[in-house]
Amino acid sequence: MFEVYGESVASRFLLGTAQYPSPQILSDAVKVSGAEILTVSLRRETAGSGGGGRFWDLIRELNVKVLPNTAGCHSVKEAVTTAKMARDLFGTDWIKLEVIGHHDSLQPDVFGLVEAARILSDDGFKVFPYTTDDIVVGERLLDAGCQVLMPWCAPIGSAKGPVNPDALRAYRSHFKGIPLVVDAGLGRPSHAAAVLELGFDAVLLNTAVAKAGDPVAMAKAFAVAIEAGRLAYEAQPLEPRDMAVPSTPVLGMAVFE
Ligand SMILES: CC(=O)[C@@H](O)[C@H](O)COP(=O)(O)O
Repeated sequence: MFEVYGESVASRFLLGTAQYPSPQILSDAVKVSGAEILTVSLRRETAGSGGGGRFWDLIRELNVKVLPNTAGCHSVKEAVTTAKMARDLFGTDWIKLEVIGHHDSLQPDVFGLVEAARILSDDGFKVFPYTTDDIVVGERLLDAGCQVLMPWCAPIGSAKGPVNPDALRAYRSHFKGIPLVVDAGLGRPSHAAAVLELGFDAVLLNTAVAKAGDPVAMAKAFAVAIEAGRLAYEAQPLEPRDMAVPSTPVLGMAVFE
């Protein structure tokens, strides 16, 4: 259970809804994942289009909280306009804010992101910013009104997993008490377990499940790994050390010469 914008969320697994082989597989994957929050792209689910309407019915039937996103937006203006349309279409003030700054890596434009986050927060939105692992940018996002931060661990869709675990560790340690969700770049359940073990509150992922050979089985595997990672974090794992430490005590044992 973690809290975000005053709401308690039981599942630490936030799931994206794009690229599944079929609506049925998406639906089954969501059910086994236990996810309570799904992110959906406004650009895909345009109001009034037949496909969008069916997709929206499916999401409604799943009885989950919708986190619309501004995927594909490359400017502040585009992101703000898309967020406002999403608020009308999905009837929520939650928005996953993406302002993409680089075509190849899909790296966020962190300057545009902070600007858009401020505009949207001032307008009453609850902003979930997709950002890098830069601590200063994170501070600026909090100043702009965000109450959650969503750093990437690798580029969207890359499936590389945490490419800079030290940066994520420092990020978690700096933002004590702030809900942190690792968003984008996770490829395997072990990656999700690793960031949960670091103390991140949740993960948001899409490609690793949707494009797996068996998306439903992979959704289940991530769900189990996320739970394991959180349990490990709460159990306070040992810190790695340079020197060997005998795990079998020798004190009081007979000495044979
Ligand atoms: C669905 C969504 O919001 C993605 O933009 C998100 O960042 C997930 O990234 P992956 O597809 O790498 O999991």
